[in-house]
Amino acid sequence: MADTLPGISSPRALLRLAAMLARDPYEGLLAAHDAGGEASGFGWGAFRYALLFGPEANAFVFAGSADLTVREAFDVLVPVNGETALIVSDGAAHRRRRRLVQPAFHHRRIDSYVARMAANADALIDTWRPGQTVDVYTAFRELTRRTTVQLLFGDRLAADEALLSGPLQRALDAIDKPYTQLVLLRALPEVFQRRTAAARAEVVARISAEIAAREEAGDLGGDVLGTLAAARDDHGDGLSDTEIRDQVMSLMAAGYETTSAALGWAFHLMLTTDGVWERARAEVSGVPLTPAALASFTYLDHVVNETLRLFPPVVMTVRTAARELEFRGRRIPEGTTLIYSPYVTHRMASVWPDPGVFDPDRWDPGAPGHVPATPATFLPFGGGNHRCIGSAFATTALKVALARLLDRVDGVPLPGPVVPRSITAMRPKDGVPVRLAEVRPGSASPV
Ligand code: HEM
Repeated sequence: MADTLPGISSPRALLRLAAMLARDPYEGLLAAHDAGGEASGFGWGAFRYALLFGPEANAFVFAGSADLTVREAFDVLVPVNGETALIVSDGAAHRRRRRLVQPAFHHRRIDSYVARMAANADALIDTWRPGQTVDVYTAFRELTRRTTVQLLFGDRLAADEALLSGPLQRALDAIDKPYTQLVLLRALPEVFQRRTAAARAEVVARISAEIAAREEAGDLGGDVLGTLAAARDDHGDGLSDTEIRDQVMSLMAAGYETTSAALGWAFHLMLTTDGVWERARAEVSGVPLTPAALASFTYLDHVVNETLRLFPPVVMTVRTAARELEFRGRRIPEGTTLIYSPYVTHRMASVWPDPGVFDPDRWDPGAPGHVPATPATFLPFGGGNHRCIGSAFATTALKVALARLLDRVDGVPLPGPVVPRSITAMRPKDGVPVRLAEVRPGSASPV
């Protein structure tokens, strides 16, 4: 029988790794890769972990959908996302739900969001004045939350600012914690879950009321909520009420912190890397924002890809081995929690030359030394059967927001480091404060 993965076996070394991951998860993961290579293991029994890093490991995870499950691995998300959310569903139930949710993210539908996304960004920029200091990340985070809810679930829910900044944010914050902390909190049901359950219950009640109001009006609506409510499988069966509510909760949980995090990093990197802001601005300046125009902004595409490479909001993610597996001739026992990491892959020098450098030109197929990305080398949206269902929505939202900022604003970053926090949505810890040098009038809404 093959040996298990080589790894850390002494309790002291294990404690050192745990402390390092708790102190600085990003450096901790990179150090775990330096120390253990592309496949290592640690822990015992029910707490056995495998760290799988790099393209070969990613391809192994993405191909193994039947043998790698999410329900147990993501148990910590259930109090907010619900039992039937895609990210905690396996097997046939996952396939069925995913087929029913997929049409809601069809590219034609996403194209129809561009004008609203741009108008919302313009309305925010309209409130800014030259000379003012603005934390662009935080301002756009709130805007992204409202816009996401508006486009996916309608104006009525989006207008309820008390719901968005109150119970919805409390529910989302409850799962925005280090994985180890979530596992510990999940073991304390009374303490952790009462507050979270109350917050989720409030949001779910509002979603139910929204669906009931639409049913009474005889129009389910053309947004994602309406599409989910109207969806039918080959047998004519739709999503149950519980399934609809869980999808709504989990789309909000998965969607807006990740997207606004990427926006914050992109804005910061563009302003602080010589020449990038000017080149991107030259591309978008004065061009009316249509879906076709967005698709033609290739330099902006490179900026977005490079941002998602260097700062992938989902730093690492997990699966459970549903049976004994073998990787590179080593045994992975059934029940092992597998950890794979977009962040580590994106910063491996063997995969990406000068991995720490923000260089949008590395995405230009005509550039010398261009290394084409593959699903196993560039994975900000994961891969395999659980690949992000909202990736096109997210990249469209990012490009629209950046295009409006480029067209209308010039800023000078305030001095001081911009450091990350969180591994489920890695974002600038203290925001991205800038002093606005110029705020130009928007074409639709002059300042
Ligand atoms: C830049 C923004 C985003 C990033 C970096 C991101 C990243 C990811 C990643 C890495 C996964 C896979 C997790 C895993 O396999 O364990 C995922 C799954 C998912 N994402 Fe996103 N996401 C983003 C935006 C969105 C948006 C806007 C939505 C919806 C509005 C969304 C909805 C989902 C859902 C529902 C899943 C689970 C899919 C399934 O299990 O079948 N995400 N996302």
